[in-house]
Formats: sequence, C-alpha cells, structure tokens
Amino acid sequence: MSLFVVNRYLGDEEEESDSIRESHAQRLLARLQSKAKEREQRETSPKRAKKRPAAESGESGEPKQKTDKPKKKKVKPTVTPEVPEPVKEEEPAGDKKKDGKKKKKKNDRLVDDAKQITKTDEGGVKVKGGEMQKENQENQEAGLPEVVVPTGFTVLGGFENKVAPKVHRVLPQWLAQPDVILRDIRRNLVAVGAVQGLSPATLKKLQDNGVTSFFPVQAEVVPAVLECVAQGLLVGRGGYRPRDICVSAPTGSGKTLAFVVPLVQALIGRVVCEVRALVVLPTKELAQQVCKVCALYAEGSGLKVVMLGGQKSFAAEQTSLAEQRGGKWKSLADIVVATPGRLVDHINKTPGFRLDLLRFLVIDEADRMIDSMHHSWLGQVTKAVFRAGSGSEGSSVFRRSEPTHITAASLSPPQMPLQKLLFSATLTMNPEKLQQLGLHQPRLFSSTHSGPAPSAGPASAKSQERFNFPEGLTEYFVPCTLSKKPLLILHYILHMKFCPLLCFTNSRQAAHRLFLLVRLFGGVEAAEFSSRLSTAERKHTLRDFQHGKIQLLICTDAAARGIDIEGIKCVVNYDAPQYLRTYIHRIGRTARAGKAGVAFTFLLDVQRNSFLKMVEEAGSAGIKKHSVKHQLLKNMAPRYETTLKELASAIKDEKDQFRIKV
Ligand SMILES: Nc1ncnc2c1ncn2[C@@H]1O[C@H](COP(=O)(O)OP(=O)(O)OP(=O)(O)O)[C@@H](O)[C@H]1O
Repeated sequence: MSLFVVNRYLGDEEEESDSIRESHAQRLLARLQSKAKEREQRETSPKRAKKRPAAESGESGEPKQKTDKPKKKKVKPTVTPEVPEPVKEEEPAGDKKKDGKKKKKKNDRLVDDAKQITKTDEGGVKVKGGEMQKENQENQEAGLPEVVVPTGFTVLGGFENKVAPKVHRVLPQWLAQPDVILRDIRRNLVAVGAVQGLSPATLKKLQDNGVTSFFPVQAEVVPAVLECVAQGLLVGRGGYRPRDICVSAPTGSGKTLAFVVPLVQALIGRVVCEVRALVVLPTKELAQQVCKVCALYAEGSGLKVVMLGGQKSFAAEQTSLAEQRGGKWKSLADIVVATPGRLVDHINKTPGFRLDLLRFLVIDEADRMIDSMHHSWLGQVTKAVFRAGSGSEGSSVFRRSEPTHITAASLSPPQMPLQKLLFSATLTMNPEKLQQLGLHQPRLFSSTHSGPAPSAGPASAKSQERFNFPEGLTEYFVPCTLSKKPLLILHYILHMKFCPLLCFTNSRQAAHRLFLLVRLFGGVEAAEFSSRLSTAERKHTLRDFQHGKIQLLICTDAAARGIDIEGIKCVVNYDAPQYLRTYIHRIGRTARAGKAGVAFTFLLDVQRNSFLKMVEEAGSAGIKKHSVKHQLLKNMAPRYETTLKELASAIKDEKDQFRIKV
C-alpha cells in the first residue's frame, strides 16, 4: 500500500490514445482467435495437412507445440523468424530424377523465403511475404505499426564474392629502417684505428691478435656498444638506460668479435669481480668457440671468463663460478659463456652464482635461442638479474628493480641497466617473436632487406623472410637419384679434390651409414660428427678436421650453426635441408671472413622445384645447376656394388653388438 498517491494529469491525448490502443488490441485478439480456429480446422483434416508444404505443416523438425502457438511470435517478438530447413524425407532409391526436382523446388522455396527477410536499423528483421507480411498489411490498414522482430543478431550474407586485398606486412620502424651493414667484407674493411671509442689497450690487443681492420659489422656495432658505456656501466647516452642492440649479418661476417671487443673494453676497469656479462649460445661447441675468443681478448686484463656448457662436471663448473671467503660468497667470473640448460641449472643450484650485477646479456644465434624459449631460460635469467633484495649488500647505488616506465623518480638513483645484444645471420623479423625477449628501445643493425625481391614478382610478396648470403659464396644444385648420392660424394673427394669437405645429412643414422660406406669404399679420410658421439669425441673430431687430418666430415645439423673452421672450401648438402634457415647456416660454414667457397645441394626430382623456389625467394644471388657426367660415376660403380654388400653386413654386426650390450 502506498503512503502517498500523486495524481498526474495525463491529458486528453493520453485518454484518446488509450481508447485507440484498446480497440486495436481487441481487433488483434479477434484476428488471432479466428486464425487459431482456422488452424485447428486445418489440422483436424488429414488430407489437407498432407498436401501442405513441410515447412508450413511443422514437419521441419520444429516441435509441434510451437506451431500450435504461432501468435506467440507477435506477442513475444524476441523469437527469430527462421528460414525453414529443407525436409529430409526418405525417398525410394532409383527415383533420383524426381528426387532431384523435388529438392530443387524445396530449395527454391527456401531461397525465396530467405530473400523475403530484410534487416532493420535496430538489428531486427522484417519479413516480406507469408503470414507476417499479411499481418503487417492489416496493421498498416488499421494504422498500427509494422511487426518488426528484434533478433539482436546481424543477418549475414548478401555480400558479393570479392578477392580479399593482400595484407602487406608493416614492420615497426626499428625493424623497417635498420642501420645498414655492408655485405662485401673485402671492399669495406675499416682500419681499427679509425673506429671511434677504442682504448689504446684494446687497439694493442687487436694488433697482437693480428686484427688490423674491422669487418663492416664490427665497424658499426663496436662503436655503438662502446657509446652505451661511455659514461660508465650505470647509465647510457644522456643518462638514460641504453638501447638494446640487434644484429643481423651474414654467416662468417665477424659477429663474434663485434661483441667480444666492446664487452672486454667495457669491463676492463672493474674493481670487484662479479658476473657482468653473460653470453648464451645454443650448443656446447659454439659456447666453447666463443669462450675461446673471449678468453683471448680478456687475457692479461684480469677479467675472468668461465664456460658453463657441460664440458666439465657440474661440480667443477660450480667451483669455477664462486668461492666462499670470510663466510661470504665471492664471484670468480666476470664473463660467463653458457648454454641455456646448464645456465639454468647453475642459477638454481650453485650457491654464490649471482646475476644481480649483470650489465650485458648477449644472445648469439638469437633466432634459435628464441625458438628454445620454451625452456624459459630467459625468464630464469631475468628473475636472477632482478632478484628481490639484490644488490651489493644493500648499497643504494646498485639497488636494482625490474625496469618500468621512465620517470624522473625511476631514474634516481641510477640502476645498473641490463642491456641485451642479439646476434644472428638469420635474425627473425617477426616482431611478435622478438617481443618475447622484452627488448628496450631496440636498435637494429642489418645487412638484410626485409622487402620482397624486386624481380621475383607477386608470388614473392607472401614469401618468407629474406637474408643475405656471404658475398664469396657460389651455390650449385646437383640433380641426382638416391642411389647416386654416395657415388657423387666420393667423386667430389676423389676426382674433384674438394678437400676438406663438410657434408650434411638430415639425420644421425644417415650420417653414420654414409660414414661406414665411405670408410668401406676406402681411399678417403672420413669422420662423422653427430649426437651419436660423446662430447669429447666430437671435440677431437673437430680438432682433427681443423688440422687437416680429415678430408670428409659427415655431419648432422649439430655442426650447422656458428662453427668456424678455417679452410672449408666446400659444403655439400647430401640431404637437402628442409628449412631455409638450416640451408643458410649449413652453407655458411664456407665462404667465411670474405673468402670464397662453394656449396652443392643434391636434389631429387621431387625436391627440385620447391627447394629452388625457397632459395630464390630468400635472396640468393642465384643457384646454378651442376651436372656430373654418368661416365665419371660409372667407373666407381663395380667397387661401389661390393661396398654396398659389405655395408649391409657391417650394419648387421653393429646391431648385433648393440643388442649384446643392451
Ligand atoms: N676483423 C677481422 N679480421 C680478420 N679476421 C676476422 C675479423 N673478424 C672476424 N674474423 C674471422 O672471421 C671468421 C668468422 O667470424 P665469426 O665466427 O665471428 O663469424 P660469425 O658472423 O659469427 O659467423 P656465424 O654467423 O656463422 O656464426 C673467424 O675465423 C674470425 O676469426
């Protein structure tokens, strides 16, 4: 019961409209009642019901109840008028023509019905034709508004078939406009004395190591990194956090020295030994190679370089990282070169191994390292770098927290910034992938054009990324069959004298089988390099190959990336690589440091078109055909046949031996 009744004067209009509404409602009710009667009558006469179309008689799968109350649509207009489903009636087999005609008629009717539905601005639908239209006509006559059924759905369709315009990749500015690195090493050498920022000690060290000129990538990147530490390790240019640096330059262009030289110079003045530079690489062999270069340039400076790659035992690595003095852990490493797995193990298990004063994080073979991100090694490193309560025993100067937006407050007091340096010959241009690295205002140095090849036509617009190949490299493809491959490789060594030759297979089994075959054939000093061998065996093999004791090294992609062996003049892809990046890294083992080299790829007929297209679109200067005359191989055929038989028994023996061991 209401306490106060407030009477409102509704006016004459209101009264009038009420009476009109009442009469409309009565008329509507009368019409609905008559329709209900009609329907009842229809449903009681079975003959008529059979003749009626399925959709009308409610056989379209709709429950009968709904058809009994058709007026609900008008009373509750939220029900979407449905395009009737075609009736699925089982027809006797063999009457296909009739069936087809019937279906066509039904479908035509459905299309007609669908055409009668039009969209309204309010998101509802008006239906032309049928009962709804009749109602609307009656309503119009009676001066009532049209029946519009609001659905809330957008009616799809009615669009023309159009060819969608091509989506062109739009790169962020830092990726689209890199600092250009010239590709031709020999013609663009820069005297080390002309490079800005190098200290006399560094110049001397370079001279001692026989480096008188910098390669283009070094001439660009070394001063850029040195500029970031011109005001000490705490702040970059203008007092701000230094920008991260990404480098994409061809294989063998000297990327290692481009980070080792500035790192050593930046850290040389340090007073306390702490891990300030961390270099992460994908394989043990690569880590060892880079560690060697770091040690060479750090020699005599007092900086300590430690490698964590599983070459030594875990305990031995722990001892080389930190020691306890006066009850406190002291770092024994300034520069750590590591593989991701081993690094994470030490972060979690080695007491005294701290990264809270890390200044440089170098990610070599960065594209590969991004792919191995699922191991979350970067997350672990970042956690260790910004560990809560870290810093040199609370000293305010070294207080460190995870970087946020730059504000006056965030820059005071200055924190030791973490600068990331990324290097690869096939650095991804995919911003989403690079984003995983959390780069800070990155700067790209690149010798690669990211756009499509101008000559390659429209097909290349959707092609993969483009990379630069070493200037001195000549690429060939060799059409062949599976059975001819071993003969070809023997021909290259024995007749063409391509030594030392690095031969890539796609699996360690294939590498081993080819190694056995070549050894049984005789006349060639061969070795294999794959995960079948222990770390020590692999190390010895690489050393022997480097010293010229091995003519043919048969390997898997374990040797495809980064391995720097002087004097490899020829690379053979015995098995065609599946991925472009693999191809680039494999052939990049030759034509290094501005020298010349050749790469052959054995191609089966089925592989030919796709492989050549992939290489052409990637920016290759051109891959030529190299055919070997059948006659040249024929001479080796009889011996090869007997070798094959020997190979079968050799493989069987190996299997037996393996079974006995197990
Ligand atoms: N300034 C230089 N003068 C002479 N030789 C150099 C110079 N810089 C690098 N080199 C030599 O060039 C070779 C290739 O260098 P490096 O291994 O750094 O190439 P990279 O770009 O890292 O190749 P990859 O992408 O295959 O790893 C090495 O043998 C190195 O000693």
